[in-house]
Amino acid sequence: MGAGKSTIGRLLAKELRLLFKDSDKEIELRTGANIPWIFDKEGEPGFRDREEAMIAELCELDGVVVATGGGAVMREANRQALHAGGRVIYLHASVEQQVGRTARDRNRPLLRTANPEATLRALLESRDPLYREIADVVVETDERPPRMVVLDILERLEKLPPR
Ligand SMILES: Nc1ncnc2c1ncn2[C@@H]1O[C@H](COP(=O)(O)OP(=O)(O)OP(=O)(O)O)[C@@H](O)[C@H]1O
Ligand SMILES: O=C(O)C1=C[C@@H](O)[C@@H](O)[C@H](O)C1
Ligand SMILES: [Mg+2]
Repeated sequence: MGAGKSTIGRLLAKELRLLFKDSDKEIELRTGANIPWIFDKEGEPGFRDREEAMIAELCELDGVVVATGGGAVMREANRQALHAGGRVIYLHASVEQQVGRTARDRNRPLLRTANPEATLRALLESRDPLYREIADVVVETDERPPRMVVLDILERLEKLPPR
């Protein structure tokens, strides 16, 4: 959360002249409900089922940059769909930066805890190895504006061997 998937995904798609799809946003459009509401009504498992179905659908598209939600990597089906469907970019951010970037946003139900920093730290610990497992490129986002992160991604993508 707050690593910049939605922000950087959109900029990257523009640079590559590709379509951009954000799985969180697509779920909201499809259901007509926002993510906190879905968490309230269906619990996290309900949201995760919707997310898995959405990611499978988005990974079928050609010529698209997909931004996932931060927890998508926890499901094996999502890891497989993302890895098989295209290049995977892991945007890394330190917990300190994540705290700053998510502080003013009320749209992340998992951060409605007494100590969001501890929550982010625990989530990063469990997710980081999984992100690294499927990533073709790992990009640092700390202390770098989104445009610089995008340039880095473009350079790194060019250097990857063809699939
Ligand atoms: N490299 C960056 N430097 C500074 N601020 C950034 C950077 N990337 C994103 N931000 C800011 O951090 C906030 C969170 O970014 P964003 O919503 O893109 O994260 P996300 O990874 O999509 O989060 P989530 O997992 O919750 O969907 C936004 O206000 C965005 O403008
Ligand atoms: O990190 C997470 O688990 C989440 C991140 C957001 O993108 C949303 O998908 C939702 O708030 C859950
Ligand atoms: Mg996002």
